Amino acid sequence: MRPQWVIGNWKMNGGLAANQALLAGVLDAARLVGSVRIGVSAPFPYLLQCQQMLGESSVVWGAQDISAEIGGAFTGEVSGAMLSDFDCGIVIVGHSERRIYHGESEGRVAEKALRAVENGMRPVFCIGETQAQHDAGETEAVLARQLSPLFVLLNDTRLAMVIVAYEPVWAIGTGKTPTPEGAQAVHRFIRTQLAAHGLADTLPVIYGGSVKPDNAARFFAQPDIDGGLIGGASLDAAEFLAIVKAAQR
Ligand SMILES: O=C[C@H](O)COP(=O)(O)O
Repeated sequence: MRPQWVIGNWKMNGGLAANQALLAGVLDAARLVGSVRIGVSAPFPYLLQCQQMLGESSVVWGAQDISAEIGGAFTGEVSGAMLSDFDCGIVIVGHSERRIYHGESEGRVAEKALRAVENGMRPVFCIGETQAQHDAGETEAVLARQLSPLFVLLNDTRLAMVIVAYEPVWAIGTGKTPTPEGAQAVHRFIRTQLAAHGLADTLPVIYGGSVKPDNAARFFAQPDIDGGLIGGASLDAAEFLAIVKAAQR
């Protein structure tokens, strides 16, 4: 059976004092629910705090973006080697908020995933369709297109490091979600895409988009959903703990 993952994406939220309390809650969750793999994706300035507070625990931490470049004159960028200096184990790439607000192309997102793997991190590779694409019945075509550069750039050994996060754009921060069965069908489709690389049964494929304590268990009960990428609810220690508990198998 594949392990369940619960990864908090703090987005551009937090502060040193607030994080202290939140990370203490994450540590409690890890102590209480040892079977679930817990991750925290924090803003860059707080990676040192994550390293200091989570370093002795089973929790993995990381950033929400990584440069596709290796180093040099790229103002504002943060390289994979820099993230490695803070022992990051994961990094989100291709979140729809990066794709939409920062114009990240499908190819660029795959390059970022490659940089993550080259630096020993697991890329949390986000894919998902917009509301319009969903309504037009284009979900599978969109997901296949978003995944395809990954299959070109990463060989099968490197692909095995990836965590795929299916996040329908229309479900992010909206309170709207697909039905658990609908999400399951999409995850099943994603696994068919992974099959050519021998990874259909092993790669974690997690769901994100308005996962809350009251709906998490229904998503996590689906056979092809291996946990969640949690936005808003990861900012509340009690809600995050409840979601981690829901992921227990
Ligand atoms: O990365 C997390 C997702 O964007 C989900 O965010 P949300 O749980 O606030 O809807």
